[in-house]
Amino acid sequence: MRLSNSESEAGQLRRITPGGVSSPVRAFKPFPLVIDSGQGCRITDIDGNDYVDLCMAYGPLIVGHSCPRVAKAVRDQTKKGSVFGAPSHPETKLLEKITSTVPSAEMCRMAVSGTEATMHAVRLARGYTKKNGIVKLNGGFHGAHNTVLVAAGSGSVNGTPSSLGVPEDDVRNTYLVEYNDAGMFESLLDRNEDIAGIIMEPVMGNVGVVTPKKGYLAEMRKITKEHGALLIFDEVITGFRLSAGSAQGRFGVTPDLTTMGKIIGGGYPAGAFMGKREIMEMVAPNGPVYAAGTFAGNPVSAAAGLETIDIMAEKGRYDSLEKKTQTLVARMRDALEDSGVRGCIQSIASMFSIYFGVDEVTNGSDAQKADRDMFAEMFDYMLHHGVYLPPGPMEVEFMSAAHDEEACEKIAKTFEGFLKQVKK
Ligand SMILES: Cc1ncc(COP(=O)(O)O)c(C=O)c1O
Ligand SMILES: NCC(=O)CCC(=O)O
Repeated sequence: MRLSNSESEAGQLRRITPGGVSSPVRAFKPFPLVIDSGQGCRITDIDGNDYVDLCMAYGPLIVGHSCPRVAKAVRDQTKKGSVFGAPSHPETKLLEKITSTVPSAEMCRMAVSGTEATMHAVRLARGYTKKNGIVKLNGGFHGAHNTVLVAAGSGSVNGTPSSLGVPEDDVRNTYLVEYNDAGMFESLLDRNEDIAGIIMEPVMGNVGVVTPKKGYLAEMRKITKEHGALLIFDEVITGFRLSAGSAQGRFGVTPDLTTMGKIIGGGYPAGAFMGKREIMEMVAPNGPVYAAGTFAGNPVSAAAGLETIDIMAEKGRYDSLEKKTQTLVARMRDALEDSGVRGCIQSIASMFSIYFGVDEVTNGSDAQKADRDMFAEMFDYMLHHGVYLPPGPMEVEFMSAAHDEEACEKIAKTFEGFLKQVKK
């Protein structure tokens, strides 16, 4: 496999941008590939190598790269203009779609990224409750803003910043609890009356895929209600992925606020926060909680997001995507078991993740025990055999409506090939 063009461009990039990437998760050794194009479930690098893609840009591309219908919606909108600094028709239609589909969304406000959405939602929760404390999950990721950039650590203790430049004061009111442990959360609320709410991914997606134990989400709903704290579901990954009604629709648990990004922009930058009318009415200009942005509600992103959501709303789309994913995952699990290599594959709907060295991951602490070196070896093997995974072991493998049988066969065969050559 010739990679000389990527190698040389990656070198150029390293000189002009930190690590040669626009986001740290994209860096890997010896150098990241520079991508030229994507079509359906495949991407091509600038040396002309093709890969079956399981990164899928970390989630937005549920209908695949360069989906013709999404591309047309974008072209049609760009002919009319790219941004107006005023309401536009695509934005109205996307807001209508979200508020009529997502159970918690009585009202919704657009933003530009998932990071922005969670930043606004946290501020809104604090503004509405007039309390300061925000609880997050150990291993939960909500983007790169101060309140939520807190190191994963055991115990529901005050967090310490996981990045230089985050003042201690900014995370003094951020608390950590473990996923799938409602008792830990409840005891924190019993001890502390200054908790505005919890922001949590209903299915964890930044420590690999970790699903809720039976009754856990309903329990979190009950506890928050009893203590006057808000339940915020960060559905940046799971929004319009787990079902048309997102994770909350799938599990039948309605939070007070929800954040989204990724799929609602159909591959273009977008974010949104939404929730109960009474809370959302606190947002400026109606109320005293500020949220704004030049590109918020961008009409091109809105047109792409709307088309993507419309495609997935067609009968059978979610079911067939899930079936395809689960068939692949079952085959990969069998291969893992037959190989004698210790590990597990966790999955829901069209998301999965592969852990080595552990048998089950139920929370952020478990995920830390997984074998990262083995994952790196697998990543390298898959890449050199034409399957592109997200480089990090804590990310999600994403399937899309565009993944065809040939692609699934290639993924499974390559994984089996990797397992065969692992030295035991
Ligand atoms: C659950 C979750 N929330 C928030 C974010 C931040 O979104 P964005 O990267 O669009 O800012 C991400 C991903 O990056 C995410 O996975
Ligand atoms: N789970 C982490 C992300 O989705 C981040 C993607 C990026 O920064 O490219």
